[in-house]
Amino acid sequence: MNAVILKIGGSILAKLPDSFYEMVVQLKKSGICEPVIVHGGGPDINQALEKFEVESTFIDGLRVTTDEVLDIAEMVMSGSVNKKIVHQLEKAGGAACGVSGLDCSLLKAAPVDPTGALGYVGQVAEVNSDWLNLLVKTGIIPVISPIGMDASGQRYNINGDMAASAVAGSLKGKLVLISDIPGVMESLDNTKIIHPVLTKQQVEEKISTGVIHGGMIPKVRSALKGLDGGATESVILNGLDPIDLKNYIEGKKAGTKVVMEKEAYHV
Ligand SMILES: Nc1ncnc2c1ncn2[C@@H]1O[C@H](COP(=O)(O)OP(=O)(O)O)[C@@H](O)[C@H]1O
Ligand SMILES: CC(=O)N[C@@H](CCC(=O)OP(=O)(O)O)C(=O)O
Repeated sequence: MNAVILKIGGSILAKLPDSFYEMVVQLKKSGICEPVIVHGGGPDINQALEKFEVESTFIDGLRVTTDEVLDIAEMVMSGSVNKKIVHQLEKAGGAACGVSGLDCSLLKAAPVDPTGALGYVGQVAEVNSDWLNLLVKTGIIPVISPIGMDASGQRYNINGDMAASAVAGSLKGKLVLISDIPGVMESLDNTKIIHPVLTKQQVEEKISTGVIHGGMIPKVRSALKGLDGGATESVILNGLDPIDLKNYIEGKKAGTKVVMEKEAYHV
């Protein structure tokens, strides 16, 4: 199966044009690839937390998650955000099914930080890829909310990039992280300098010098982890311009490709 795992960042969700969803449905119908969507929802969670007057902080781009924060993150991601995407795909003529990592144990989770400093922030320990494959084979575009559960029944808030990377690894597919930037940039003040390709070593250097910071840290680390876990490619693309996705699918240059080593990159 030629799976393409599209991670839709919360930053881009409200700005994605109808043409983006139409393209995803077209990709599925034409058989060019099997799209699987994993989403985030950071800004929507922020808004809901504000409304409920619950404070939250971030460590290296991950939201410290208390019980209260977890309930709100689940309500937002498995509720309104998930259904917004399903709605858009259905409107575009596709057959979309919104699920969270809890459904049929899709995402079995474990804590990211066993010391407890991050609270209920999870990482994916196992993906129920048999069930996911079944959904895909019956013509469905799965839309996955990144809430997972461990063997004891504890729920976890999983960063969307990390969830997408695990799904891409388990399906041996291409990982496409769609965000509100044209790729990994050398400076946020100069959007012209976009790195077409970054190696693992360059990624770590740019994190240590602060060039890559905030929400971009889990993104690039997930891109690498995806490759390590079986994904065939990892790329960070601009959702503001859906032509980027089209170019990428057609094998043209787009966004930032993350590779383990330089030799692995051939245009
Ligand atoms: N070097 C960088 N290049 C591009 N964006 C970066 C970089 N470092 C940090 N960022 C930030 O990362 C953000 C994307 O992460 P995030 O807000 O979590 O997106 P999403 O919601 O799409 O997952 C960008 O909007 C940008 O502010
Ligand atoms: C643990 C953790 O940080 N979870 C994220 C989940 C949402 C997410 O990943 O949203 P984006 O795709 O918009 O970044 C959060 O609570 O914000």
